[in-house]
Amino acid sequence: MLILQQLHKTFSTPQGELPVLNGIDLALDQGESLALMGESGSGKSTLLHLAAGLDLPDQGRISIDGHELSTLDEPARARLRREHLGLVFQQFHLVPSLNVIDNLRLQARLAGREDAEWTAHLMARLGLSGREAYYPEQLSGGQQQRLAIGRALAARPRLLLADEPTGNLDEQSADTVLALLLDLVKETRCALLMVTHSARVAAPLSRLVRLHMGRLKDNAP
Ligand SMILES: Nc1ncnc2c1ncn2[C@@H]1O[C@H](COP(=O)(O)OP(=O)(O)OP(=O)(O)O)[C@@H](O)[C@H]1O
Repeated sequence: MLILQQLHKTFSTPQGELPVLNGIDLALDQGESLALMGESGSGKSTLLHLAAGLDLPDQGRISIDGHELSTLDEPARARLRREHLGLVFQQFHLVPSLNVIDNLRLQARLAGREDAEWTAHLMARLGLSGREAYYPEQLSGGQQQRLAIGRALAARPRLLLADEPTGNLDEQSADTVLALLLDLVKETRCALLMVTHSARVAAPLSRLVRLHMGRLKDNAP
């Protein structure tokens, strides 16, 4: 599903070259859920951005569902993201001018994969039925993140990439949102790669890896 081979990434900063990833190898299978942990600044978001094709590695190979990212130009990478990937971030990134149902449908529409029955099912699973005409600002933080998760899964992607999806929520909302995310991932059988600082959030996932000094170490959860 997701294969990373010997990824290297160095940023140029005013202070000089900053090597962040130094030979990352990772394989994630269909239906697998992986927590990516590591100290602040260790490169977790950088790795997630590379896996999403939002940034390019200096060296190495990234393959998503059999598509080799290095062979694709930016429009083709954007198409791959729309059709195969769901993305969830700490900041919900909902479209403020679109109501709940249009936010939910957005990615599926862009992917040309709108499905009214699945959308209605998602609305119910997200606990947002009846709030179709609300705007994001009229929702709580937990509801907004549930909507962002629903939007990411509306086109039934094969891989969900999540960067601290509960990082902006209080503990109770975080638990509800995490449980929902994991249930939906199981239901859709997509693979999950989730960045988190929290061992509690990582615990229910099937695997845990830690990023340290630019390399990944496998860990029992
Ligand atoms: N575009 C960029 N240009 C220069 N340096 C960058 C860039 N993006 C990230 N970095 C640096 O790379 C390092 C890794 O950043 P990254 O955001 O991937 O870490 P992280 O593990 O996700 O951190 P956190 O847990 O705090 O979110 C940091 O030192 C950061 O300052």
